[in-house]
Amino acid sequence: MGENDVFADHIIAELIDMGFEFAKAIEAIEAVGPCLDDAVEFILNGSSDSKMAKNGQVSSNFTSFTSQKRSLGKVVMSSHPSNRMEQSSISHHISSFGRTKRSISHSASGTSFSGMKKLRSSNLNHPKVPDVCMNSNMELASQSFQQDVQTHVPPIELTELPQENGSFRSEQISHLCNFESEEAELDWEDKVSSVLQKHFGFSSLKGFQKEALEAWLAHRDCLVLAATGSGKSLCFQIPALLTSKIVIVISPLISLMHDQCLNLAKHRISACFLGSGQPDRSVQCKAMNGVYRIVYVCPETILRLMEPLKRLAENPGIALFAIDEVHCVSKWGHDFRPDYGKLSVLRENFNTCNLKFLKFDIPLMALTATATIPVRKDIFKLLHMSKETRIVLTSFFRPNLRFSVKHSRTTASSYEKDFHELIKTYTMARMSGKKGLKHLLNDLEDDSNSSCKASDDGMSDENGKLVNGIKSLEDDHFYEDSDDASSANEDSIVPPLRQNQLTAEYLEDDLDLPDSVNEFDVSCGEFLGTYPAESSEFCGASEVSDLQGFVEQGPTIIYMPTRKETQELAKYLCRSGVRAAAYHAKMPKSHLRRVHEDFHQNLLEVVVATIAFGMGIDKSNVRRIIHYGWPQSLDAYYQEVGRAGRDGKPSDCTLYANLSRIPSLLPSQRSEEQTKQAYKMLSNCFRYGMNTATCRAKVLVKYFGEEFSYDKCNLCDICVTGAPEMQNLKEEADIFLRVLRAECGSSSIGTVSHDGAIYSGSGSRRFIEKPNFKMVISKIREQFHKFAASDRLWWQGLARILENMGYVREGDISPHVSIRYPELTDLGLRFLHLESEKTLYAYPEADMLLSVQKHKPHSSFSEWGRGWADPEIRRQRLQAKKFRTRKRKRQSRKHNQDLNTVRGRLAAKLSKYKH
Ligand SMILES: Nc1ncnc2c1ncn2[C@@H]1O[C@H](COP(=O)(O)OP(=O)(O)OP(=O)(O)O)[C@@H](O)[C@H]1O
Ligand SMILES: [Mg+2]
Repeated sequence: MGENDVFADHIIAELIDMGFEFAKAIEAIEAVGPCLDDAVEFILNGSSDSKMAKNGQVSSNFTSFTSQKRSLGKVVMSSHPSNRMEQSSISHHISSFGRTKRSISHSASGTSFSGMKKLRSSNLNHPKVPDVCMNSNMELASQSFQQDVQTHVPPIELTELPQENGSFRSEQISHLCNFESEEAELDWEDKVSSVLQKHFGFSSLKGFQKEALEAWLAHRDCLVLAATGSGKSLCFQIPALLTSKIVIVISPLISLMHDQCLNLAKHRISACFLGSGQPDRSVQCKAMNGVYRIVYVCPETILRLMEPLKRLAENPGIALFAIDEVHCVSKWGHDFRPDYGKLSVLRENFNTCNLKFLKFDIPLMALTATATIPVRKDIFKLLHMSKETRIVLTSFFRPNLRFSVKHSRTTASSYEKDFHELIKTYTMARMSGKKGLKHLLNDLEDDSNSSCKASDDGMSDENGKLVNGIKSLEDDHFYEDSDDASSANEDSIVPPLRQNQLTAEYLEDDLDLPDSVNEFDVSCGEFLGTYPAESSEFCGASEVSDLQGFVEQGPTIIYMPTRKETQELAKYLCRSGVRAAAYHAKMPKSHLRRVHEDFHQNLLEVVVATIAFGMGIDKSNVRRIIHYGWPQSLDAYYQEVGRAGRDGKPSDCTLYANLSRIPSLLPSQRSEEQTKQAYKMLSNCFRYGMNTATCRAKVLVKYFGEEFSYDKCNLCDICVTGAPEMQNLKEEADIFLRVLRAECGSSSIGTVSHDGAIYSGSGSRRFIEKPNFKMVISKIREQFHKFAASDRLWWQGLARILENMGYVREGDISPHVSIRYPELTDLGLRFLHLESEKTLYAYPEADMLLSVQKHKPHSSFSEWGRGWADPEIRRQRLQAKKFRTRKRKRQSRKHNQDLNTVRGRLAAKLSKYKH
């Protein structure tokens, strides 16, 4: 069979899949050749007796599109009559869809559901599976939460479904979905299996995906809380393939929508995205007429599309509203987007009361990997989710991620030390020659085989057919960073680096704040199920994995706090021979699209980004996530590290942070309440970095309310190197608490006001100087000779330990990352009074260890350090330093010059003799 025949067969299959008759498909292919678009157009325009026309199903809106190129015509296969009719149940829709298809096409051959079918028949006589599946480890939805959300029956289910191959609770499904007959049910099961195999190449759904689908089948709202990379997208993508209805996905970032559309294109699923700004009306119009199976919309846009969406809900129907990255709804989340807060309009508008033609409220499916309990409460409240909302919850634990924290000044001066290994990894891989490259090519082939099944069966279009903003990428070029690029790659076996634009124009030192969806200049794009082949240019070799322990070669994302730093580091890496590019919201849009695409196609080794690059991005082989500087929250951190190891292979997540500095909040517009929350989040992050004794994965999942079911992850730096030795800190704790008591007494004395003063509790408003942390340490140094030169960093760690034990607390009403105004608690007082309390063993925190490493655990930044606070001393020291540096340079220049002359060489020889 020739290549063309295979291709034609696939086009025919695609046409049948779209609902066209076999004979029509053949006729069209014979007439226009194996081109899907032309064939669709031929059937729709060139033939008077098309299935659609015969059934009288052409909506007036749709007719206007039939002449437009690339209309998939999916809408025409809707079984709805054109006049108003009641929306059928989803299961009816699926079963009729399945039957139509089977009669004209091959029958679905899903094998993974055979076990499920067996289970179904055995389950039929069993009592109904309880609706509430609460795992003891998962009591994260506190009692109050349950009461808040679910005052009526049935209660919220908290379900942990870690098993991959579990079966559906079929009897429940049949009950929920009112399947007409066993046959209809089989249709549904077959259909899921077939769709999964055909479009994604997966053999089975994950447990939580099945749970989410069950909820959708039962027309119930659903909140899916599952780890990053677990496959949440499939929960809302499958419904689009099971019915002829459309799935609307609300997504916060255009880069994310773009990423998802590209992935869907790989899987031959038509999709489009509609951003804010001035969208391309033709894509929007087509989307609102049901041309794409999945429509991604940013929250701003959906608010103005209410009326078209209502029409879409009527015909061909909306299967589901999916709200991805739903933590953006909550102002307690790390990525709050005000427009997400207005999405309650979905529940308010798309229900049976409002839209008479609906038989069921259109289900909402809200999904996130990073929602703490307060955030979940907010999601329910703000989206007006139904009281019968089902919660599908999986563990947040990512067992293949290896977390570690390293101390670094995180400035340009530390690049060499910190990125030396990374640079070696990539450059040595390239040096190691073609063997390594070949190895990687094989890896890439495997990767594209598994993820892009289309290429297996000849359906992939090598040239790609991405349109609008996507194809125009071809016209954009990276800027060559002149000297650096060429010199770095002279000897390299790979083509010259394409470097990021590094002009002064973009070197402002500002931040990317998560309040914009417009980091791409395209406002919308359509993806008709084709995708360009991945490049094999990614240079590197898996042999290099030896250098790094077990972590394989693969791309890296480095997160930097500021835009300027992303460019500095990208430039440094490029100079060192690494294929790196910077990514932040203020870079030229063409550059951003290019970086995004090149990263996906393995043309880039490292992307140095701000938070603008991250959320939801799905690239399977990212092997390293490096945070260079404190993240602003553990939520953001977990979201960003979630880009690593999505193929399940071990991957490194390293946080480089200056452990001797208390991190500060990056500037942003925040209300007072939000500032408090932001400090709290930053403080949690700081504590994560300071922790030296508890498994890092455990800390992280606990943060999201999950009881870690394992003792430890056995991968993180703490699990591998072990906790430091415990120390008896009784003496120091005693001193600290005593000085504190002497300074202001216990908390019963009074309260700290905004201005930092303490007013006595007697009501006399007696002013007492507020004892701040620094003051306490000075007193200790003054009063206890032994601690005269003690290090503030060390005491800072101790204060945190005492705070964790409940002996001190923050006495200021303003929030702080580290305790600033320590206040003695009753527990602390009791500790002081208890003579019998002979020991206080604790693990020293990271800052305490750092201070010990510097050999001045009790020596402070001391007198020398204190000198820096004095501007005059600082000026003198800087001047002296400058002088020393200049002198060194002069000497070395002189020395070099000398050796270039006869006189110089003689002088050098003479000086040797002299010595
Ligand atoms: N049933 C499945 N079997 C095998 N792989 C799957 C399955 N479902 C999804 N995947 C794969 O998991 C990867 C991650 O999926 P997805 O992007 O949906 O994750 P996510 O949960 O949305 O993560 P994030 O929270 O980071 O957005 C995808 O590459 C997808 O191909
Ligand atoms: Mg996702």
